Amino acid sequence: MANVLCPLTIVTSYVFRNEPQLVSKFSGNTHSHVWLPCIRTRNSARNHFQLRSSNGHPLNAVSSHDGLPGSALTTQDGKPLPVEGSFPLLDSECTGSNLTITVVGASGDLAKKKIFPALFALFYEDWLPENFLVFGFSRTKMTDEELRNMISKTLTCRIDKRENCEDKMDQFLKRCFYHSGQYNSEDHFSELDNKLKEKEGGKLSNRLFYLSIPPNIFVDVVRCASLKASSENGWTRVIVEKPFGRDSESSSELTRCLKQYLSEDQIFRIDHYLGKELVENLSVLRFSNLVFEPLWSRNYIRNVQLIFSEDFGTEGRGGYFDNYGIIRDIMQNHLLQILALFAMETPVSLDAEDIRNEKVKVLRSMRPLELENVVVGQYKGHSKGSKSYPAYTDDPTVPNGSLTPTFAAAALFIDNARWDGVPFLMKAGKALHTKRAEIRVQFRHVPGNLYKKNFGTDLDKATNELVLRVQPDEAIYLKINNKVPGLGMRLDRSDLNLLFRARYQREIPDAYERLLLDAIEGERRLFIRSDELDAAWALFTPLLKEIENKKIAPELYPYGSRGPVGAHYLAARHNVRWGDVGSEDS
Ligand SMILES: NC(=O)C1=CN([C@@H]2O[C@H](COP(=O)(O)OP(=O)(O)OC[C@H]3O[C@@H](n4cnc5c(N)ncnc54)[C@H](OP(=O)(O)O)[C@@H]3O)[C@@H](O)[C@H]2O)C=CC1
Ligand SMILES: O=C1O[C@H](COP(=O)(O)O)[C@@H](O)[C@H](O)[C@H]1O
Repeated sequence: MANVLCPLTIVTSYVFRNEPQLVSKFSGNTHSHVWLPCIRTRNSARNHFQLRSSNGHPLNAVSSHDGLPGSALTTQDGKPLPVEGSFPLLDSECTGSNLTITVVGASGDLAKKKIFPALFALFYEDWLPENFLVFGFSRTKMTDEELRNMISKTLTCRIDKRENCEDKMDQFLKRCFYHSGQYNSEDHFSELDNKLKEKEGGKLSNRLFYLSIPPNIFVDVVRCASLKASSENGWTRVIVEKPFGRDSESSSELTRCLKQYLSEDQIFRIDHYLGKELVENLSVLRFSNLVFEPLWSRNYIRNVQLIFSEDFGTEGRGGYFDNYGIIRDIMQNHLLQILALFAMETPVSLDAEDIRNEKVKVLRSMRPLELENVVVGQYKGHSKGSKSYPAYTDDPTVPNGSLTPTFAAAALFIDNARWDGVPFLMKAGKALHTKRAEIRVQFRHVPGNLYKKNFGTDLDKATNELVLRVQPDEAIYLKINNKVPGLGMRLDRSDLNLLFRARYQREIPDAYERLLLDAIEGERRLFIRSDELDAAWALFTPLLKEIENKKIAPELYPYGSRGPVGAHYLAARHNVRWGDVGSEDS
């Protein structure tokens, strides 16, 4: 890929790959120019300059005032926060280039629900470069106008920034175009390429393809796009949606096929849970607060729980889901990624490779899952009053008698010095009583606790528990024992509670916004590297094969319930009580 040079006089620490710039350099009393990579701070596009939210460096303490509309980060007293090592950028000098984002599978559910709205949100917040275009590509016949009409139905403006919403939508939609084609037709991708070139007007053009399509056509699309629609003078990147295979073999094969056309650097394997605010915050909490990191080991932590539940079934997605099941859909990726972030050693830096190196070490220190440490379930039909809820197998796209788990609970272990013997429990299910994702950390008992007698017999209930509620209603809270005010000595459990909506008066961006922006910036930290993926599959593949070969029957649970009781027995065998069960689900 050729580099295009653009002049610039001020340097920051963030680099757009492959785009050198002319930089004025003073050395003694001489003034020369050197070409350096084209650089921008994350917010430099048009929204002043601001800290990158994703990579975090160089990050000083941030005031909650950063939520002020359109403002740069500020200190508590409202003054602009200095950004170490970065300087404002003369952006217009740098952005002669185009960015085109092609959403492949534009007619689909994910594109409509998440990707177009996330792109609009980035545009709305001025995060996208000046010259960006969005193309939809899929087989469905549509005009540009019809695409605009379709996506306009799912665009929303930030509640806290409603002004000019309609104008912004119009401006965004004018940049959206459509091309209909077959996913395996090089000719159709050549046609797309011609349309892209026409819009790009001969300028430096970076191209991002988002594969929002079923996995069986990933490779066709990558082949056609890379051969016929790669950028000729900028970068070409491809975001690949999960699932990345069904097991170790199919995942390796997928990687091998993708790498025939793309380098690892061009592949962005998305796990949208890594883009969620609270998951991002996990490392901040741990590595920038003295009070947590010393406790982060087997010495103080009894168990860790990673819990995902949805209060709806597979409605509409049964065809996809039946081929994968909840273990592949949620555990092998979303929950395992959170676990790796949670358990990793302190990385050398916040750079993508340093973090991903540490995550891989965790995954490679883990024991492959064993059937005896797993419970699987499937939801059955259920009636409540006049309302009835379908069984998983009532879905017309699910084969009769399917044994695919819609629920699973598992105990995992990391055989390293830090986590030896600590059970990491995972629980994921569809059609449960609530929608929730959280990380729960249960601490050990206080040795020789003076207040033992005040707790009654259940000492477990009196241990500290740290909860990171990923969704809904993001929060971090720590359960502590506290004296009930009064003359007696009665203790209760209270929460030290950081409820995000109370503390920060701003809407939390959707995970897809953060991840799209990172892919545009070439920031790979929140994307899955191929060795991480291999290590993740190595843990789950033997179990998945055993479940399928032995045709293990899932334990049935009613739609809308708390899932199979087997999950409690599993936890009890590891001396664990699920933190989300019991007093008000706290
Ligand atoms: N939906 C979601 O919530 C999530 C989805 N994902 C992943 O994102 C990707 C896209 O998901 P989603 O939008 O739900 O998928 P869809 O089933 O809606 O498919 C997207 C588009 O791909 C085309 N398509 C569908 N089936 C086929 C097929 N058999 N052969 C060729 N083309 C087909 C259709 O477009 P056309 O017919 O116009 O060509 C369809 O509009 C998948 O990999 C999915 O696993 C990941 C997380 C969440
Ligand atoms: O990847 C997936 O995630 C969604 C849940 O995502 P969330 O951001 O809404 O929590 C899940 O419904 C889907 O089955 C799965 O493929």
